[in-house]
Amino acid sequence: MFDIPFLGLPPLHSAHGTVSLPGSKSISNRVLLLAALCEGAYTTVHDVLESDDTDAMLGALRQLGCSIEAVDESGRSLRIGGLSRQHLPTTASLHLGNAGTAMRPLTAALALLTAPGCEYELTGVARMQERPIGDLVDALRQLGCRIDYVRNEGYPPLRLHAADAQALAQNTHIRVRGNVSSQFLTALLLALPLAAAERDYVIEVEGELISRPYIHITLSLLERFGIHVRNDGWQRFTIPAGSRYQSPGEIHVEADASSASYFIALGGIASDPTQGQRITIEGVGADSIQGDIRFMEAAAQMGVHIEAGANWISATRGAWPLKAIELDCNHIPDAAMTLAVMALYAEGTTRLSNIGSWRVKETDRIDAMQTELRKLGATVASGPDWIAVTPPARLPQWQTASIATYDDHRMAMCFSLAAFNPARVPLRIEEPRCVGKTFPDYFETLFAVARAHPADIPVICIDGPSASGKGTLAARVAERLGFATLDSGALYRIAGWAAQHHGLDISTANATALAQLARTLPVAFVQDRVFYDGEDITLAIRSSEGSRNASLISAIGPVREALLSFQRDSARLPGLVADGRDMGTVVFPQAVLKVFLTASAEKRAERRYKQLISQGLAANITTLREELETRDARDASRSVAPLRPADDALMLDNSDMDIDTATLQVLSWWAQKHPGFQRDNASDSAST
Ligand SMILES: O=C(O)C1=C[C@@H](OP(=O)(O)O)[C@@H](O)[C@H](O)C1
Ligand SMILES: C=C(OP(=O)(O)O)C(=O)O
Repeated sequence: MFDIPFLGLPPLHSAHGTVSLPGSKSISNRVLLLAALCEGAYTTVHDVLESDDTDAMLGALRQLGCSIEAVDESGRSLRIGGLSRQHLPTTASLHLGNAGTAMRPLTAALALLTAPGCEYELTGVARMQERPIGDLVDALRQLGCRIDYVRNEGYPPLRLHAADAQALAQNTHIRVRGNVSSQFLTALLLALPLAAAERDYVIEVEGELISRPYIHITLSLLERFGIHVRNDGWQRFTIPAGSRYQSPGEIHVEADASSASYFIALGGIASDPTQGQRITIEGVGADSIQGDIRFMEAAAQMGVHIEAGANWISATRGAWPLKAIELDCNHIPDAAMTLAVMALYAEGTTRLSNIGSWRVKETDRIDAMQTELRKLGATVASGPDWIAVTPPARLPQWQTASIATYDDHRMAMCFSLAAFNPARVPLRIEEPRCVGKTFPDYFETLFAVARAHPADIPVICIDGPSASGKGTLAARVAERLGFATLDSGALYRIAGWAAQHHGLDISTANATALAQLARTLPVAFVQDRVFYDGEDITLAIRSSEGSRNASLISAIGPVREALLSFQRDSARLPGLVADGRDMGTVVFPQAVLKVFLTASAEKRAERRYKQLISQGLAANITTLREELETRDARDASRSVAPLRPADDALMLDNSDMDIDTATLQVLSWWAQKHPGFQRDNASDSAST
């Protein structure tokens, strides 16, 4: 997950490959709760989503005394023990983040489960406290449930007390409004089987029922747990007397159909079938119980070529540009946001209607979408429950933009699709961590299938002498930008170690054999460890001998040539920070930012000394300083790729600078290379 202030997206040009998507949020949270409501039984849930929303549900269930165990190391199969009514805690304060699928169903279930003398408080993030829940509370009060608003009437936080048992036995017919959120009806349907042992309960929907396919998910899953609800025209639902939760034993969660929408759109925008390209999505398909699967129809209407099997979908470009559409999106409220961004690639105006619920979700999505699409140069109009999007008329009208995400995962995910814009302007997605709500590895998944022209992948080079701190600085800068790192020095150390390992003398006489060895290094980088043919050589290559061998082998031209393509291939989305001695001069001469990092020999010897000691290796500071000076002289005077700053490198002497200051300096130089964004990195960096 990219937990950074912003993520830069360079222009992307194509996408193809296969993605396997995480589990459905709507199914995961329903199934977790249903499993918890199966008193005295265990349910194993496979492929459960791991995200902020499911963490909210799991955290609450644990607080209520539910036993939850990972079945294997993947962590995606959980064994849930049903809650025991007798052993619920007397009090609990449940923090449910911004998960509607936790807040609403748990409110209803606990309103019925709270025993006399017990009290539970349910709350969430600031935005959750602005998301309405009054219609659900009103419906539960009709049953005799006792619920207080802690702060504002109609909104969480809520305080729940034991229901009036007599009223609950008598008031078996209730009404709920369906036009603000279908989650209120879902919550009642999931909770009422707890009361329906002896009598029918009837829920009547008042007015329009929005987001109806989500009720279909609820009813399908209730069936799996032994509850057969009678559905009369989606207006009246009867939970029959004698209903009792029964665990199915095991249950699988499908991949998330709303998450699939980004990759269906991606195929339609960026996979060229004439080049044999397509995006294939695994884990969800035509047989899905999720309503958002019908996004396929909307995307096809816009011209995306889609094929689907029971459990897979594939998408490629069909019509291009896409076709503008007018669509009532009430049935696909979440995936409809993806259509609004696809509209940027359509000819004409796309109008999405009947999406009033957007205004009470993670943010006011109609306003947010309008503001951010306009930043890119689109013409956008909107009303209480609709939005109309017309793309920039001509290439020069596309604007580079820093997209605010309003702590809304879907804003971050759907706007990433704008990086394929024909004007090839880069974008920035602010606070990309918000995708954690339902798809923590969204950007990693996108980058695994999206391609940029190599010249568009941003590279920052940090060159400098031994022990100048370039590795640490590169790692810090990379962490802040979400970039990959290339420690080119390590490659020479590995090659030097390999030469010794294979009994090859490190001299020009062996240049051909050494280059051949360097070309086929069986090396693997696993977190911060280095493995050679399965052997952990992390410490060995960092020893003084390792440094000496690295310096010797790096002076051999054919070895440098052999390692060149390995280094260039390390450039990957969303960018790379490469440190070494010739990153800016030889390997990435086109890099956007080149930094030449120096520090006095004294300071460097001191740092190397501390590093070795902390790794438990023997060291002598005077010898280290002499070695560094000898190495500097050899590196600077060697005939191939001598150590020197690139002509366009910025000099940074960090002798008397701490790592935070050096990092901020590099980030601020980076920001200066990207004018046009409304926020700058330096202030972002300083603020966190
Ligand atoms: O029941 C569910 O799982 C959901 C219902 C929908 O909400 P509304 O019914 O509020 O539209 C949807 O937007 C949400 O992401 C998940
Ligand atoms: C509206 C959404 O979430 P929630 O389940 O919190 O309502 C969503 O995921 O788009």
